[in-house]
Amino acid sequence: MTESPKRHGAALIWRIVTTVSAGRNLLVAFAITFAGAAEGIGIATILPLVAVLGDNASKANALSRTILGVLDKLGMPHDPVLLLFIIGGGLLTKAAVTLLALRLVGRTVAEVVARLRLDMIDAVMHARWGFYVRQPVGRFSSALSGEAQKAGEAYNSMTQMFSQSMQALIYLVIAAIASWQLAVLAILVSAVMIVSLNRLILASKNSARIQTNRMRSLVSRLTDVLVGIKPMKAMARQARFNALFTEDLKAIKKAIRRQVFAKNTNKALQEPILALCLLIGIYFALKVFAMPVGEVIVMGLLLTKTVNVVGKAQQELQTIYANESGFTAVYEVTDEARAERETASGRGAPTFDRGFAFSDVSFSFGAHDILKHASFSVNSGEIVALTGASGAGKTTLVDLLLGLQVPAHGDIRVDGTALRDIDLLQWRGRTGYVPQELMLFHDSIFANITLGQPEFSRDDAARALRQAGAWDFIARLPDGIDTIAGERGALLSGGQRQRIAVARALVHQPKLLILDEATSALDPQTEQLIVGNVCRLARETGLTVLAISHHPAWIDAADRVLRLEGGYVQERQQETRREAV
Ligand SMILES: Nc1ncnc2c1ncn2[C@@H]1O[C@H](COP(=O)(O)OP(=O)(O)OP(=O)(O)O)[C@@H](O)[C@H]1O
Repeated sequence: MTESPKRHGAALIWRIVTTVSAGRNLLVAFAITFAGAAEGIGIATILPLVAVLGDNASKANALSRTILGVLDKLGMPHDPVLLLFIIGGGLLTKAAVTLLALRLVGRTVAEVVARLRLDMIDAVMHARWGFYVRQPVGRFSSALSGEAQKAGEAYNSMTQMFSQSMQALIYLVIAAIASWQLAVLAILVSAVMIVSLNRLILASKNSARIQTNRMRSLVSRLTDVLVGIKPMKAMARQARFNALFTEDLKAIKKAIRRQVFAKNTNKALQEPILALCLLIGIYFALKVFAMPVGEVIVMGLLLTKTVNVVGKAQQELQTIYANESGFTAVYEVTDEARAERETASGRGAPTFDRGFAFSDVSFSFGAHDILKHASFSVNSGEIVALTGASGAGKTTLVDLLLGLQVPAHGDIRVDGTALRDIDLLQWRGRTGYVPQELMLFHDSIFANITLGQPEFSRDDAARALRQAGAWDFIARLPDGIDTIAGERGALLSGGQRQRIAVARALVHQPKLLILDEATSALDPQTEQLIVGNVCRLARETGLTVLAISHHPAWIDAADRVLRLEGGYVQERQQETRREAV
C-alpha cells in the first residue's frame, strides 16, 4: 500500500484553513478581530467612567488618561452618559459583528466539510483498481460520514480560538496601558492555567484517536459482515464477529468516558485557578500597592476577562485536538487514493474495428506468474471462449485488457494501438463487462441497468433485457422494470441477477462483451437461451464476445476456444474443445 505522507498538527490545520479561499478566511478573521476590538473599547471605557464619577486615583491611570484624551481630541465632553454609551455601544457592536461572523463561519464550516467529502470521493473514484482491492470498504464510509464532519468542527473551533486569542491580545494591550503589573499578572495567570491543564488536552487527543481508530475498525467490520451475512447466519458463525464488535465498543466507551472527563475537567478547573490568582492579585493590589478600590475592581475585571478568553481558547484547542484524528483519517484516505490515481491514459480513440492482441505479455502478482510472454489475438466480431483452471489468471487477463492492471512486459494492442496510447475511459466505454461476482444495487431494475445515466431510456433498458433473455420474467413482475432489486439484488434469484447484469453490460451497445462466468448460475436451458441471444446479437451487430466459461453452451457456440494454462494462452482446435472444458 502506498503510504500517505503523514502530516500532523499545524500542517493539517493549515490544510483545513486553506480549503476555503484566502478572502473568506480574511473576512472571518476581520469580523472576529473587529468584534473583539469593539468589546475591548467598551470594557476599557469603564475605567474613565469610574474616574469621571469622582475617583481621582482612577483619573491618574494611564488608560483613563488615554481614553479621556481621545475624547478631548474629538471635542467631546467627559460626560458619564457619553461614556456609558461608548461602553454599551462597544458591547452591542461586538454582539452584532459576532453574529455576522458566526453566520460566515457556519457557511465556511459547511463548505470545508463539503469540499473535503468531494475531494475524497473524487480521489477514491479515480484510483487504480489495485487500490480498492487492498481496502476494507468501510474505511471509506467512516471517513466520509463522521470523520469529514470533524474537519468542519475543527474549522469552527479554529475560528473560535482565533477569536479568543485576538480578544486576549486586545485585553492584554488595554491591561498594559492601564498598568504593566496587571499585564504581567494576566500573562502569568494565563501561563499557569495553560501549563497546568495541558495534560487534559493531550488526554483528549489520545481518547479521540482511539475512538476514531476503533470506530473505523467497527464500521469496516460491520460493512464486511453485512455484505456476507447470509452464510454466517446460515452456519451460525457470527459469534466471533460479535466478540470483535463488543471489544471495539468497549474501547470506544472507555475513550468517550475519558474524553468527556478531560473536557469537563479542563472547563471546571479553569475557574478555581483564575479565582485563586485573582484573590492573590487583589490582596497584593489592596495591601501591598495600596491601590484604590475602584481601580482594583476595573483591573480585576480586565484580568478576569483576559484569563477567561485564554481559557476558552484552550478549550477550543482541546476540541481541535479531539477532532484531529478524524480529519487526519479523511486526509489519509484522500492522499492515498490520489497517490494511486489512474495515470493519464493516451488519446487514441479505439473504434474496435479490428480487434485486440496480446504480444509477449508477462504479468505476475509478486512471485506468482499469471502470464509468461503470452501472445494471442482476438478479431473484431469473433465469439471467443476462454477456459483455464481456477486461479489460472483468466480474470486477471481481462483486467489487463481493460487497463485495470498493467503488464510488466509486452504489449496489449487494440486496433493495433498500444493500450498505453489509448484513452482508457473511451476504451472501457466500448466494453460491456459482467464480472464473476456481480453486484446489484438496492434500486430499481431500470436503475440497475442504466446505472442512473440519463442518456438511457426505458426502451434501451427493455432492449438490453430482451437481449439478455430477462424480459419474460421482468414483464411478469408486478412493478416490471421498476421492481426494486433489494440489497445487493437479494430479492431476485441468482439467475435473474445474472441476466440483469448481462442487460447492464449491453444497454450501451458495446463493441466488446466480456462475460466472466456470467451465465454459470443459470440452468442449462436458460444459459443456452442467453448464449443463443448473445451470439445472434454478435452475428447481427458485429459484437465481439469474450466469454470466460467452462460450460458446453459457450464452448460449442464459440468461434474459437482459448485456454490459459501455466501463464500461456493456447488455441484449442474444434475437435479438442471438449477436452478443454
Ligand atoms: N489483486 C491481487 N493480488 C494478488 N494476487 C491476486 C490478485 N488478484 C488475483 N490474484 C491471484 O492471481 C491468481 C489468478 O486469479 P484470477 O482471478 O485471475 O484467476 P481465474 O483464472 O479467474 O480464477 P477463477 O476461475 O477461479 O475465477 C489467483 O491465484 C489469485 O489468488
